[in-house]
Amino acid sequence: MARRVTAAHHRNDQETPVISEYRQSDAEREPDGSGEDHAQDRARAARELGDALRELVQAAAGTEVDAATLRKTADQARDLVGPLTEASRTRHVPPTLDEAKPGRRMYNPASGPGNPIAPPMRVRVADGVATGTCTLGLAYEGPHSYTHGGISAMLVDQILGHAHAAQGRPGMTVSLSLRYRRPVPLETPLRLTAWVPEDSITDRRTGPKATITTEDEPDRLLVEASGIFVIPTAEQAERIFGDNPPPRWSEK
Ligand SMILES: CCCCCCCC(=O)SCCNC(=O)CCNC(=O)[C@H](O)C(C)(C)COP(=O)(O)OP(=O)(O)OC[C@H]1O[C@@H](n2cnc3c(N)ncnc32)[C@H](O)[C@@H]1OP(=O)(O)O
Repeated sequence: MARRVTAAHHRNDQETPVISEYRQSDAEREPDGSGEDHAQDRARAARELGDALRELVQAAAGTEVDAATLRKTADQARDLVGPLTEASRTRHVPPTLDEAKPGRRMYNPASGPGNPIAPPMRVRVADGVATGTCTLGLAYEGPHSYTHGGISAMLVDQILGHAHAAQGRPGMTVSLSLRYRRPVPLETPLRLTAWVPEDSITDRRTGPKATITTEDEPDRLLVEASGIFVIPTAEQAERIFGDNPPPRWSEK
């Protein structure tokens, strides 16, 4: 019998105490501090759309309806595209929502609440330790009822990146290694933890480590990972990103 999956499984909307990425920025506040200006409202709307599309994606990955219903829904989904593309950006232009708030990545595929393919993982950083929480639905399935290994790798890459960034400046992954010890269950609250060993830090490079466990059994390791993150030089950033490299990497 088909399993019914509800949206509640996939919305990671539990409140977490320290999430620096999506707090309202000065740039989004009204001069009088009321904070209900256009950019803030648009950010909230982007999150609402992300949530709604996540619900749709999860329903699509779990549905057992007949072909006629699938086709009708496909037509309806196509109709949704037009209005969104009336104003859109190219790959070389950052989202205006991110520009309104430095450090925000609204459409990050691992943690961006506006991106329907993101679980999204909620990230907190405290004392150099990055902690990510999320619950993955059927859209992330690899082996039956467990998470696809590539999804674990994406989430680990992101959380390692936060641990690296906590040392000073964000970097880029140059190496990523995972040991899949046990399968990562779907529809189960997960915890990712990442930190940077002192002896792995140089001027431009760190070698952070990470684990994935369930929230309920934080001592039972499902995945162990390590990475190497490098802060690109200004020249490398220019080569990669062109005339307008991200400010964090443009310092000569
Ligand atoms: C908070 C936000 C979190 C975000 C997390 C998500 C991060 C990502 O997904 S990034 C996307 C994936 N990564 C990429 O696309 C990067 C592609 N790689 C590159 O463009 C280049 O490798 C680049 C520019 C980063 C570095 O240039 P490259 O010429 O390779 O390195 P180079 O400048 O010579 O070396 C830098 C340091 O790293 C070391 N290093 C480079 N590669 C490796 C490696 N594979 N293993 C070990 N050390 C390495 C070098 O030895 C050197 O160390 P040191 O400074 O101590 O001598």
